Amino acid sequence: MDNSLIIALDFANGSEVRHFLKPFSGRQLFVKVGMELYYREGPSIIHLLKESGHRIFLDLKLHDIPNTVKSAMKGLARLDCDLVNVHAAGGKEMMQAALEGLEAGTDAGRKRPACIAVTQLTSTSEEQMNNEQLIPVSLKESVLHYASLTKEAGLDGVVCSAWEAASIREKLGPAFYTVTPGIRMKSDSVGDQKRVATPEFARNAGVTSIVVGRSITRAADPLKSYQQWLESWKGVQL
Ligand SMILES: O=C(O)c1cc(=O)[nH]c(=O)n1[C@@H]1O[C@H](COP(=O)(O)O)[C@@H](O)[C@H]1O
Repeated sequence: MDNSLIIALDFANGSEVRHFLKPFSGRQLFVKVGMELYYREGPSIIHLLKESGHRIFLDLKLHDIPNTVKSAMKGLARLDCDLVNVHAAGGKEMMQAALEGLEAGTDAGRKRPACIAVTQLTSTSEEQMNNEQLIPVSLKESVLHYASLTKEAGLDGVVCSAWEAASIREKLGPAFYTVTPGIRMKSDSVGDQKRVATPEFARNAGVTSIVVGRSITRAADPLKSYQQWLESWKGVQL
């Protein structure tokens, strides 16, 4: 998990994924399968990626009543992914139920997938949070609150922006994962993200792993782009 660069495979279907992965043949990546791809392809896309030896973050951001989340996680555990997630806004009881489901669905002798919770989406600004969610505190306070709740529930870490990662690390310790999307090179377009940071900033903030989507998946040469991203993220020439 530590220092991973997770590629968000935000593609419409499996054949787009296969096309994207062709130049990466022989490399073992850490990839993220989100709603767009999973809702279209279902478990078969996970099997395909596992066959190639990739590590998988199944990003379905579960958020429902505890009983439903528990049952859903029990089913997802059978896919044997490395990492899954929920929304911390679902509450502590829901997060505990997610873990119970994961444990119940994991075969004896196997390690359950790590489970993290989304605090505030990186596409949310403080102004939106104050005015739309009616949360009258600073964005950092809200993220720290959700991170503490997540740790109390026994989960392994959070999804947050790189801007909050150092405070979370300081408060909850280095073993608690901070997985940060919204990462951009200075020249990249920000798109719908609000709390963006460069890979260098993320590294200096001590984040556990970064998630990078369009900057790599939409690049003219994705393999070259991935290598450049790895160098910036690791801070070394590879
Ligand atoms: O849980 C996530 O992965 C996630 C949480 C969050 O707060 N922000 C966020 O962007 N993501 C995901 O991270 C990826 C970011 O993609 P790019 O903006 O293209 O780099 C997308 O797949 C999002 O679904």
